[in-house]
Amino acid sequence: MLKVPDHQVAGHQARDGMLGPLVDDSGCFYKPLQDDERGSTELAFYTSLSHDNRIPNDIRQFFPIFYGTQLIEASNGTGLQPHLVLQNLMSNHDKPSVMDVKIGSRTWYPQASEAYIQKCLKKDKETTSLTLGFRISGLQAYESEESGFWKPKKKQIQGFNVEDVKLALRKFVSSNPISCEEPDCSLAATIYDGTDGILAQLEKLKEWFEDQTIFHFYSCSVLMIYEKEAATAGRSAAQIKLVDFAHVLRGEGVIDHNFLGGLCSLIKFVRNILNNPRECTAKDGLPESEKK
Ligand SMILES: O=P(O)(O)O[C@@H]1[C@@H](OP(=O)(O)O)[C@H](OP(=O)(O)O)[C@H](O)[C@H](OP(=O)(O)O)[C@H]1OP(=O)(O)O
Ligand SMILES: Nc1ncnc2c1ncn2[C@@H]1O[C@H](COP(=O)(O)OP(=O)(O)O)[C@@H](O)[C@H]1O
Repeated sequence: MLKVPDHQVAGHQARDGMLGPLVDDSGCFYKPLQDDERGSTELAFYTSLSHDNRIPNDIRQFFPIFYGTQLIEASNGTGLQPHLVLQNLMSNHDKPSVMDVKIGSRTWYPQASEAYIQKCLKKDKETTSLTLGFRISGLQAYESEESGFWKPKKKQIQGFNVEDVKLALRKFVSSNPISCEEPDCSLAATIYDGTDGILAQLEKLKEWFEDQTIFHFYSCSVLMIYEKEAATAGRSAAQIKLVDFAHVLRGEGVIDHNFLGGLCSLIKFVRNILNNPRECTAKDGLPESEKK
């Protein structure tokens, strides 16, 4: 039985008759193959990833498992359509906290059409992509049974400035993300730190990007995922995964500076939280009336 995913935080969504991903009960995530270059690019990427023995196993684990393609009933009622069959990264989660961070100061590439470049450039300038080398595309952070998730609206996230991004990265690992103006970062050590923590995983990915010249990942996201209950009990099991390969190009022997730069910047922000878990953001210093 196919259904709309419960914990999708960004991207095209299968709501209101729109085309978007679906999930089943057996742990698969069905992403519609977009019927333009984006679909063929993403399929080509997953296919070459499966066959390319230059990609080390400890890097492969950062990508969802790819099970091929399948014709399934599309969410927008257009009948059987080809979908990528991917590992559902949320299938072993109950109340996952998830953040989608789109990496790179530049989400466009020179070969794209002028109209597409202008559209991307506008978004890159209006968000933190250009200034920080990454932007938050979507997020949810679980607070409690009573209050549920902190899940800001897409419009609000699109308006995040540098301080908002800092605050969101802190709230993401706080016990009280909904209500707090001053996040306690109580889960920062468990989620971000440690040998299996998010920082260590980002560092491992960075090491690969310092060398790999196989692919250039434009507009690709790092997903950060953890389960609060496990984290509160001291079992981190935080994961990072890469998603969205609709704009991956061949690297042609050149380092992906755009992705690498964004990754370094994200690492710096995460490390800064670990070094200063109680640091106030600029907003915290403002009177209540000026915080909005
Ligand atoms: O169509 P839009 O304007 O909603 O843009 C999509 C993005 O939405 P947003 O930047 O949040 O507005 C959307 O971004 P998110 O995944 O929501 O961060 C994707 O980048 C999507 O790209 P593609 O399907 O990978 O090509 C983007 O689609 P394209 O720009 O490729 O059409
Ligand atoms: N394999 C997956 N398993 C579970 N959720 C996923 C998976 N891939 C993507 N998602 C969810 O869908 C969102 C959008 O994915 P993405 O591939 O970027 O789609 P789009 O191309 O529409 O932007 C992600 O932010 C995440 O919440």
